[in-house]
Amino acid sequence: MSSYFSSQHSQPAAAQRRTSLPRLSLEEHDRPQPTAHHVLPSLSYAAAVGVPHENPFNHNLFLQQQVFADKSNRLLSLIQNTKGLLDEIRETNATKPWQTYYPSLQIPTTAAAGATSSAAGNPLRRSNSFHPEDDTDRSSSLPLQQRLQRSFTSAPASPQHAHAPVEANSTAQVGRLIPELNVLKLDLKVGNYATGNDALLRGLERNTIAHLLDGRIQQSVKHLDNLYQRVSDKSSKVLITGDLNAGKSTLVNALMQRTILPIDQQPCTSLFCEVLDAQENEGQEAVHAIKEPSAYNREDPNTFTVVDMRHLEKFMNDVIDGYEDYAQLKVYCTDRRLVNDSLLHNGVVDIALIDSPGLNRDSVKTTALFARQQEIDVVVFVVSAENHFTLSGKEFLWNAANEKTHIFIVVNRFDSIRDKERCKRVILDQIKQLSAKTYEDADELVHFVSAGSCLPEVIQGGDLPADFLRLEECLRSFVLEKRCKSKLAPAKVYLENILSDVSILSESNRQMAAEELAKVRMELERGEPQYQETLVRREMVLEKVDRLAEETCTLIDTMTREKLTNSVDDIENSVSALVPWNGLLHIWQYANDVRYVMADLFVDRVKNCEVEAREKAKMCVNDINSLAEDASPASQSDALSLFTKPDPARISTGKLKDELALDFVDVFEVQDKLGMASVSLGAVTMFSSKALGYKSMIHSLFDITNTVGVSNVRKWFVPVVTAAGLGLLVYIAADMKHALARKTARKLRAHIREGTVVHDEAMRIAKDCRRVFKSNAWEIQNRFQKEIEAHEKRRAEQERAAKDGEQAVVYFGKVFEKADELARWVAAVEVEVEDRKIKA
Ligand SMILES: Nc1nc2c(ncn2[C@@H]2O[C@H](COP(=O)(O)OP(=O)(O)OP(=O)(O)O)[C@@H](O)[C@H]2O)c(=O)[nH]1
Repeated sequence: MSSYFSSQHSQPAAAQRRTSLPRLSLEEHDRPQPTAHHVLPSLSYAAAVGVPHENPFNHNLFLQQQVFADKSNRLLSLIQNTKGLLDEIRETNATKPWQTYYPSLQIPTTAAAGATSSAAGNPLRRSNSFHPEDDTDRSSSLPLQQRLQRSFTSAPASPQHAHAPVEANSTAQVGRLIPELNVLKLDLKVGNYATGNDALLRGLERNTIAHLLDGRIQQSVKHLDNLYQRVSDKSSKVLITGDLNAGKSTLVNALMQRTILPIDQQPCTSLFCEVLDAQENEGQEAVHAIKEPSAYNREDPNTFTVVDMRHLEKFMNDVIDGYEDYAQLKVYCTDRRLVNDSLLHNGVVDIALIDSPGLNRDSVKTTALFARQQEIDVVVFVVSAENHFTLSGKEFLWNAANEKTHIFIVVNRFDSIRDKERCKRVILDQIKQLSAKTYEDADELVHFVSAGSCLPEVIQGGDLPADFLRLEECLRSFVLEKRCKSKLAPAKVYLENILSDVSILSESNRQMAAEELAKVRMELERGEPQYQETLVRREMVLEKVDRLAEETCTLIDTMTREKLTNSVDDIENSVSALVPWNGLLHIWQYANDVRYVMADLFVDRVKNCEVEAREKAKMCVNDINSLAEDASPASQSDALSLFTKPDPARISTGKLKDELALDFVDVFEVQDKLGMASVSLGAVTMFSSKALGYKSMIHSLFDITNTVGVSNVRKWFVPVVTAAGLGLLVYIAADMKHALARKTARKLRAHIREGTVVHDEAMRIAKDCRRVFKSNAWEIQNRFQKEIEAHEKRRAEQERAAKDGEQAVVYFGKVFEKADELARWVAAVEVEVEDRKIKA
C-alpha cells in the first residue's frame, strides 16, 4: 500500500529566502516626484496590445508585474517608515517630558464655530474627511497639514509664534474641532453606552489615556508588521474548482504544460492538490501528503508524508477508495518555462494552483469554506461546456460571490460543442444570473477553451491556441489585480488611516503645546517685573529696618545713660522716707539700710530704663513690622520675647552695695570742715571710748593739748569740753541721718562717674534691643528670601516648561510633517480601494 510513498524527505530549510526591501528614505534626493505614478505603464490590456512586442500578452503582463512590484516595494517602504514613526512616538512618550496626549473633542463656542464655518464651510464634516474622495475641497489640492489646520482653530504654528499673547483658559479651549481618530481611536464604551466616549475619556487621568493610546500605537505597530508580511509575501493562491469531471485537473496540467495531476473520466480528485513551485521546497520536486493541513510545516517531516510523484494517481485512487486518509496534497514541481512565461514562479508573484475535488452535494460546502480562506486570492471556476452549470456549481458560485466579487470562469471541453455561439450565449446568460460583476468583465473573466487540447502530449511542441494563451494571460493579470486588492489595498488604506491619525494627534498636540508655551511665556513675562520689584523692595525694606533699629538703639542708649546718671538726686531724696532713723545708737544699722535702699533704688531706675527701652523697642518693632507688612505680608513674630528679663543680679546690686559702704570717717566728714571736728571728736572719744577705741582717744587728747596749750587746757578743759561735747552731741544727733544719706549718695555719684555701671547698663539694654531688632530684621529677610526663592523656583519651572514646550512644538511639527509626507507618498501608490474603512 505504501509503495507510492517516497523514502525521500525534504531537508530542513536554509535561511529565509525573502530579502528585505530598501527602506524609504526621507532625504530630499530620495523623495519621489509627486507625479511619478502617472508615468508608470497602464494596466489596461488594450493599451498593452498596441505595444510592439513578440508576445503582446506577455509584454503587457511583464509591465503589470513591474508595476505591481513597484507598488509593493513602495508600500513596504512606507510601512517600514510609518512603523519607524510610530516607534519614535512611543520612544518619545517613554523618555521625553512631553507625551502625545489623546485629543479630546471640544464643543465649539458659537462665535468660534461660526468663524470656522464661515471660513471653511462645514468644519465638522471636513474634520472627518481626510481621504481625498471624501474631501469636497480636494480640487484645491491642499496638503494634509493645511487641511488639518483648517480643521483646528488657529494656533501658533511655531515656538516663535507662540509669543502671541494668549489669555489663560481662553484660546486653549475655545472652538477646537478635533477630527475623529480612526485606528488609534480609544473606544471606552464597551458595556457602558449611557455615557459618551468623550465623557468617559474626560473622566480619566491624562496619563491613563496616554497609556491607553500607547497600547493602541503598539497594536498598530504589530499590525504594520503583519501588513509587511502580507505585502512582501509573493505567493498567490488560485483555487480551481468546478463540477465533477469538468476538466479541472486537465486545466492544471495544461497551464503547467506538464502532466502532473492524474486525469480520469471517473471522479478522481477527492482531496485538495496544491501545485506550487519546487523552489518553495528548495528546488526539490516532491509530493507531500498532509493529514492535518493547519499543522503542516514543510520543515517538519512529522507533519506530512512524502509520496513518489510517479505513483500520484495510485495514491489518489487509494484516497478515493478510503485506503488512505489524507486531506491535502502539496505538489512541488518545477516550471520548465522561461521566467516571463512561467506561471508558478515569475519573479513577482508565485502562483500556486489548487485543484479541488469536483463539486457535489457533499463537497460544495467544504470547497466554499476553502475558497473563503484569506490565502485564496482567486477562484477559477471550471464548468463543462457540455453540462453548463449544475446545481452544486450554482450553489458554490452564490456562496463565493458573497466573498469574492469577481470569479474567473473557464468553460472547458469547448471542442465537443458544435454550436459554439449558442453555447456561449447560454452560458453567459447563466453567468449573468450568477455573478453580475463577472458578466460585466466577461471578456477578461470568462474563457471558452479546450484544456484537453492544450496538454503537452497533444501539442507536442507546437504553439498553444490563442484562446488558451489569452486565458493564461488574463488569469495572471487577474491574479495580479486581485493581489493588488487583497494585499496592497488593505495596506494602503491602513497606512492612510494610521497616518491621518498620527497627523491629527501630532497637530492637536502641537497646538496644545503651543498654547501651553504661550501661556508659560506670558506667565514668565508677567512674573519677571514682580520678581525684580520684590528684590528692590527687599533692599529698601531692609535698609529702612536697619536705619530705624539703629536710631532706636541710639535713642535708648542715650536715654538710659541720662536717666541713670541723673537718678542719684532723686534716690538721695527718696531714701530718708524709706529708711527709718532709730537714733544714734543704731547709726550703723541706718547707714547699712541707706546703702542697701540706695542700691535697690538704683536697680529700680535701671529697671525703669529697661521698661522704657522695651516700650521704645516695641514701637520700633511695630514700625518695622508695618514696613514689612507693606512689603511682604506674613505672620508677625513676637520679637520682643527676646528681651532679657530684668535681673538685679545682672547689674551687680551686691557689688554696688559694697561700693556704697561707709566707714566712721565718712560719717563725720562734715564736722572736719567746721574745725571743731577734732575737739568734738576728742570729747566724744572720752565719753564714748566704746565707740572710738582707746587708740583714737589718746590720739584725740594729744590733738587738743597741742591746740590750746597745757595750762589753758587744765583751766578751761572741763567746762568747755562739756559744753562742746553737749553741742556736738546735739549737732550729731540732728544731722547724722542726712549726713549719712549725703555721703552715700556722694559715693554713689562717684561710683557712677568713675565706674562703668551706667555704660554697662546702657550697653546691655541697647544690646538687648539690637538683638530684638536683628531677630525681626532676620525674619523679614527670611520672608523675602522665601518669596524670592518661591519666585525663582516657579521661574525655573516655567523656563523648563517653556523649553519643553518649544521642543514639543518642534517635535510635533516634525512628526506632522513626516506623517503628511508619508501620507502623500501613500496616496501616490495607486491601488484600487473598495472600502476605505479596512482596519486591523
Ligand atoms: N473533450 C475534452 N475532454 C476533456 C477536456 N478536458 C478534460 N477532458 C476530459 O474530461 C475528463 C475529466 O477530466 P479531469 O481533468 O479529470 O476532470 P476533473 O474535473 O479534474 O475531475 P474530478 O477531479 O474527478 O472532478 C477526462 O477524461 C479528460 O480527458 C477537453 O478540453 N475536451
